[in-house]
Amino acid sequence: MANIRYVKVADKKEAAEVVLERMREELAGGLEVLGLATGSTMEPIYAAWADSDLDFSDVTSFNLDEYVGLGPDNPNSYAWFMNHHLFSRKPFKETNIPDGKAHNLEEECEEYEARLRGAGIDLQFLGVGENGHIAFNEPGTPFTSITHLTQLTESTLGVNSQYFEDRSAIPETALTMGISSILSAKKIILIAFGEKKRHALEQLVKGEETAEYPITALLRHPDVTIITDLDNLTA
Ligand SMILES: N[C@@H]1[C@@H](O)[C@H](O)[C@@H](COP(=O)(O)O)O[C@@H]1O
Repeated sequence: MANIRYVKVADKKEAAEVVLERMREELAGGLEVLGLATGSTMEPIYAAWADSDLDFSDVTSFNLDEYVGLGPDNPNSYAWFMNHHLFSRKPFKETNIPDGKAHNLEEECEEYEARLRGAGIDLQFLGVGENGHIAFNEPGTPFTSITHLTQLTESTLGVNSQYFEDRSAIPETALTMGISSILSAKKIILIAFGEKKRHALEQLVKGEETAEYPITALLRHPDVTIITDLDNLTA
């Protein structure tokens, strides 16, 4: 898999250092459009950026996804997450997150896709779900999918509900970039920590594309870096 480079790190701290250096190079190389992810995986990464001298004031960002019905004032929204962990501490030229409170969600998806395609993402960050989802592209999502409204699976609702007051408070639908939207980025960095992510990463190592594991769509992309603390990943 010549297109995929694995970078093994000791821990989250080393991952944050590796990513910080990579961002420094990308910015020096003229990066203009950055694709951003949410989730606990990204917290140490954004903390390191926020504490650094990196300058994002000429950068436009696009986030992967948002829960339907949650706005930036809700601490469980991804808009709140981004403001809290990064945007309030590092000014960007422009930030984009799908609007989970849009009146017309289909129109919002179409407009979001048009905006991100028009801008062209230079580098996209990704996490991965335990079931192999990327953004909120759940198992079975076609690799040709663009930004769309999606129904979250029981597995994702179970894992992500830990951040909500109770299981009934988590929205069951979300807006997400599609797999094709993600693959349109020139470069991709996926970060995964901990044994819970081993099964998902091993699907990638197997080298076979299957819609059952959306992460395997990355096999189609020419420039992917995986940063992980997992070793001995077996096919
Ligand atoms: N929609 C997000 C994904 O984009 C993210 O990759 C995943 C992993 O989250 P964590 O980093 O907390 O493990 O969580 C959510 O489902």
